[in-house]
Amino acid sequence: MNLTDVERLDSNDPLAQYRDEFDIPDNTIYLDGNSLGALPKRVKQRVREVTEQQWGNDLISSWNQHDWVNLPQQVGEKIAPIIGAAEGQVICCDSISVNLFKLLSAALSCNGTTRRNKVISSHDNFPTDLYIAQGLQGLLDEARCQFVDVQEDQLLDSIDDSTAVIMVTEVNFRSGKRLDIKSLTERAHQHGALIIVDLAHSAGAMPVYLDDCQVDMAVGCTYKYLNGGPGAPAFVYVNKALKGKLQQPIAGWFGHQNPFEFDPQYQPDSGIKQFLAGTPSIISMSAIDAALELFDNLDLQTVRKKSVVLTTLFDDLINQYGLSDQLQRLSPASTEERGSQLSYSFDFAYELCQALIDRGVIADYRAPHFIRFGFAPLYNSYKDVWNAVEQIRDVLHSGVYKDNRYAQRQAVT
Ligand SMILES: Cc1ncc(COP(=O)(O)O)c(C=O)c1O
Ligand SMILES: Nc1c(O)cccc1C(=O)C[C@H](N)C(=O)O
Repeated sequence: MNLTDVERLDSNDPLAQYRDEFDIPDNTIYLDGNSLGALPKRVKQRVREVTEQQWGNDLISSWNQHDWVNLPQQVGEKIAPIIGAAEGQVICCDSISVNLFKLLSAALSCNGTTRRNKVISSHDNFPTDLYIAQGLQGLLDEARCQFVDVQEDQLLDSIDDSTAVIMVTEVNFRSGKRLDIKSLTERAHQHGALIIVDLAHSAGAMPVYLDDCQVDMAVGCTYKYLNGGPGAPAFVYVNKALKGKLQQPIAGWFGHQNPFEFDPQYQPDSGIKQFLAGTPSIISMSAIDAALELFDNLDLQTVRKKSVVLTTLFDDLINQYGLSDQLQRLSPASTEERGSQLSYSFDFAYELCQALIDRGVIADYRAPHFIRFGFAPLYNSYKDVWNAVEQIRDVLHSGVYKDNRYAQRQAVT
């Protein structure tokens, strides 16, 4: 593969025009969209309009005039096709952590018994998912919630008739390994268990088929591949087959059947709105609403195809330049089995990451010794991949990453 081949890939890229939709600083190769997506230009415009026009000018009347009150559902309906969900099953709210608490708790109340009390997840799931399960186990007694964490490759076999809920993340945040959600769901259902899927690293990067796979519940964030901005609200999916069967524990007024009747008695909404709790963050939710316009008429198969070629090109170049002795791939070799990221093990992963950031290549480090590269098909070009690998080669060959200035660890990476 040479530069001409790479330039040919870019000139034949059906998604090439999307890059112009984003503000990406000059001289920056941004390979961290799996942590925080880049800023869509239209989001700036929308946030300006919502703050200056709606909030600034129309003040409180905006709840009706600009339909702020229905924004969580409106955004939920925009997310729905991206994750393979029909209408009425998705709502935008809170964070993944809070939404997992709601869903896991509701799932246990609905499906748990003293004989069926296990919540299964994998040991290297994203920590917040594990903490929520541990927290619930502490809140309920062990007879009602016994949290079990297993190795990722043991997930399928660990499901049995004592499983109340299996809670998995489709694409592992550290390794980029992608799980087979269909098989896990089938197995869960064969044993009478429910499944909750975390789509943090899937939504917007690849097609997701929640309805087709008959997944019971899902959560996901909007600040990665959906480009909603830092701390943008997350989403909840509940399969319509569970309609009316779940009761989420945070019985807040926005989840009430009729919040503006100010009824002292809580009556949950009969639909997905029940999963709301308090007042939605309108500015942030408007930002994601605008960012989602980029997904109108976007074929996620095309997005996935490009993602696969981006990751394959990157890894091929690492091999072609003989860098794989130093950077040992943690992500699966098979493109089918990985998400839109590549992770490599390297003793000096932190230092390498800092040296690359100094050269405008933004990746991230994950403890204890991994460097992660995220590929966002809407704004990453094949030339980005080429240039990033050139920089990696230079930094590794020169040994500059061993410089003391790259060893200063920061709190957030
Ligand atoms: C798989 C996964 N789940 C959950 C989270 C955290 O979600 P939140 O901060 O919205 O609670 C992240 C990343 O922040 C993640 O990668
Ligand atoms: N959510 C984050 C944050 O608030 C600060 C810094 C990073 C994040 C992340 O999203 C981390 C990310 N989920 C990961 O995959 O590591």
